[in-house]
Amino acid sequence: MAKRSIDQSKIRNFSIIAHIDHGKSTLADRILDETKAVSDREKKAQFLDSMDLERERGITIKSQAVRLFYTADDGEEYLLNLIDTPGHVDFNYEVSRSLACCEGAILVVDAAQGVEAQTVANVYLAIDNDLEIVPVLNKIDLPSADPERVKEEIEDVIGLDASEAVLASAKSGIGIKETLEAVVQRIPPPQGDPQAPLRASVFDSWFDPYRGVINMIRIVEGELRPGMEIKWMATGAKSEVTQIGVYGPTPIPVDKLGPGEVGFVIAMIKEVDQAKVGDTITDARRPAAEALPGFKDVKPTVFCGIFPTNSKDYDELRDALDKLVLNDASITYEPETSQALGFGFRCGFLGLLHMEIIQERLEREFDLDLITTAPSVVYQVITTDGETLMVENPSDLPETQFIERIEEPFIMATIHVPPEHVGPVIGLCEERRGTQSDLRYSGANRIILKYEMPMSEVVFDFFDRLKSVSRGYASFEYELIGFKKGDMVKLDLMVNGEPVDALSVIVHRDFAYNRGRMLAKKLKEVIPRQMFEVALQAAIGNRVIARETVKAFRKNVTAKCYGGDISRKRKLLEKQKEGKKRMKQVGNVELPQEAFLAVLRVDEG
Ligand SMILES: Nc1nc2c(ncn2[C@@H]2O[C@H](COP(=O)(O)OP(=O)(O)OP(=O)(O)O)[C@@H](O)[C@H]2O)c(=O)[nH]1
Repeated sequence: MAKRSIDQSKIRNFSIIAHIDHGKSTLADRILDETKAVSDREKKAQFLDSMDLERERGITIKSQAVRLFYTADDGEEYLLNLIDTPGHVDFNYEVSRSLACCEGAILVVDAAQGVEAQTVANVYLAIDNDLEIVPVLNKIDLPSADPERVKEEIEDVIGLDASEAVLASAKSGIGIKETLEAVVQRIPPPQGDPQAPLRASVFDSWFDPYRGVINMIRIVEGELRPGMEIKWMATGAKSEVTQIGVYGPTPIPVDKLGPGEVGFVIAMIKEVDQAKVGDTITDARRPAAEALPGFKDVKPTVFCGIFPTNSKDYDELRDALDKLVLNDASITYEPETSQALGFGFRCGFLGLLHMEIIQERLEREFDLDLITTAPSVVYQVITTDGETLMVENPSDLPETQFIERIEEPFIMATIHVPPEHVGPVIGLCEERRGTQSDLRYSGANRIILKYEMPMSEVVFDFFDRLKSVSRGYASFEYELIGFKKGDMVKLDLMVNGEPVDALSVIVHRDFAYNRGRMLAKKLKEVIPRQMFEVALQAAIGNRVIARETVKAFRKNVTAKCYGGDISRKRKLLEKQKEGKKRMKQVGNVELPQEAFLAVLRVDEG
């Protein structure tokens, strides 16, 4: 057990924020290398416990804090906690919780590409959390690097003083020591009274099958020791602490964590639900009067059906979901039965990206072949008997005659965009039923737009469209603002006269006709020709609004090949086989995965 006493004034807690590909991971690795001498010294203590935990944690081990020691030019040894943050709008709340555990952040900007949209929201989150920001211009080894221009951009777009930005190349190892010196000198040490009742903020949480729930925490005030009885203030759960420790980067048990320290706590509770991210841990015997600000119980906003391609895999899918939820308590799932797709689950996610990540993890880590249905938001349906239903699945929508009204979730979207791209972005927002509530300049190079928009319109490929109309320069974040009445209808799709429940979507009446036509057209493109003709119809209620036909005839893909190139032929056949895996027999027609997501692509014409 590590028993060093920690001088609070020598602690520095920080995150790295960056646009994707600007070099965050490379810089983090260099920082680990640079401080390695000390972690070697501690390795003996850490190794015994580390492996199991790391194996269990798998991919997510990255998303936590690493404790490092660094001897600075002033001759003092500093304790650095590098806290990782997810980088996407869906996880804003988690990013904010992680940043709330830091006093500073390194802002990595590619010195050739300059400031890009994606990081802006995160920088603002960091500024909201009063963090000291250390700009680092990375990739100065590139011939196209232009640090002076990028400094100006940082000042104009973000409004940060970049005169003392560190020039670095994480790849060539330039500027790493300077970055660490800047962290030590510019980022303030944590405040917090060690004598006060314990308050610790939980910023990550997962379930370890051998040890139970593990929380990553930052101590704000007071001290935490093994054997203490602790209480999670939002859920009221209580438990005795069995172990506390730090990651360096493998787990090292310690006998005490004091103000400003970051580490893990293991207590004897079995439910991740009782120890959620965002909660405050206090001393059960001497509780703090108030929890730390900002606890929010995050609720899923986007839902989709997930079905095994082969119905025999249902149990495996359930086990996989059980495991994933232990690690990510924000996912919800309930068994769902579809006439078309059989048994599966209706799953809820924080946003679209979150949904995509989980789908990918299910397929990659658990080796499952899945069919997923188009994402949907939750509608609040008031029935003619005055009942309120929360409808997460279009096929659960009651028949029209029983519906008094449908209310749909609205968001307030904030979009940052350079003036030259503002026109198309406004066009896109209005096309998606947005109402402008603000438009203002932030410096000469950036406009901030605020739009009230139906969430369902964001679910339909809004991110992709925003990216393309702004050439990648728009950044976007949103918050839910409540439900509003909408003129919504259910659009059904029929394949050879049979309605396919998993293809139903809820859309605004004004768009229903157009969406129905486009959807039938898209389906025609993605459904492979069969041995017989396939009729595709879109309908609202009993009224058919569009019809397309997939002609009979199976395509012979090898006909496209050059002469006798066998290896190329084989590749194509293998590709076709791969594609086949994600097919679902619906009635006597084989539908590919793309058919279920076709509604997301209707705007592409
Ligand atoms: N030339 C050059 N390339 C670099 C430098 N730092 C990182 N790269 C390269 O840039 C690419 C992205 O680097 P990452 O460290 O993965 O970037 P990231 O921001 O962590 O990206 P994500 O993990 O996708 O968010 C990689 O190909 C790196 O090798 C640098 O200083 N110079």
